[in-house]
Amino acid sequence: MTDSLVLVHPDAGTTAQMIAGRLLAAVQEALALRGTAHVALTGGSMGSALVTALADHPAVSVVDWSRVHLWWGDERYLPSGDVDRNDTQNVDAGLARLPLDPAKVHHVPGPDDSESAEAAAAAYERALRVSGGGAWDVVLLGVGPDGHVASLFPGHPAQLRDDALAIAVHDSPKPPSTRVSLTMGCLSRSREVWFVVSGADKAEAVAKGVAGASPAESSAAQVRGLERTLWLVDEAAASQLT
Ligand SMILES: O=C(O)[C@H](O)[C@@H](O)[C@H](O)[C@H](O)COP(=O)(O)O
Repeated sequence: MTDSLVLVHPDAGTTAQMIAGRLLAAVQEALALRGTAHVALTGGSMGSALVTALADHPAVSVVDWSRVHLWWGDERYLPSGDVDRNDTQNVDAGLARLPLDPAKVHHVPGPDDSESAEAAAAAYERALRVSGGGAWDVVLLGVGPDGHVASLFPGHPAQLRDDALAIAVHDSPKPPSTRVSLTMGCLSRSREVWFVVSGADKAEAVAKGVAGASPAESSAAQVRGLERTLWLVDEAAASQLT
């Protein structure tokens, strides 16, 4: 397991801009080395802020976006296009401005396109296996105040599952209650894991995550990148780090 590195930025805006620059560089490098790149995006406030910063970045066109596969670490099980879906929020935040290959933007099916969250998770897992997802270059993870990442909540039965790449999550403490998530094991099969967090309400979750708290206290603390684990945070979110 790799150690975590914490990089602190003055505020949420500069955090998003620095993540965007770092992501451009990571994707450019993955394309040069392997010809393709697999990135798992995140929902939540920072998830969309960094997508906006990416689309606005002066060097955004350096990357050949047609070779980049985009996935989501988790999705709220809602119909496609629903404004509360993570992908809809990311698309509206700026993904729509990137010259992506639609066949390489891998949405989790919603109830309009699958019989159940289990069926959606199975379809997502099939897409992962067919397209080489699951061998991530970068997994981006927002962190909830309760320490959850993706839709893996501390103490929830789905939290530590490693028997699949993608699973249905029911009774989520954060609405909506039904979700589809990559498993802890799948998230951890990434060269790099970046926790992207801002705000004072996340300070305790950041401190516990960085300190390696138990599963009962933190899902974030259970995920590590194979080569690198970064906490990209603002000063408010870093305020309880010792
Ligand atoms: O459905 C969601 O909202 C995401 O899957 C979730 O994992 C999110 O990334 C964190 O809860 C942080 O979200 P905020 O940055 O909005 O607090």
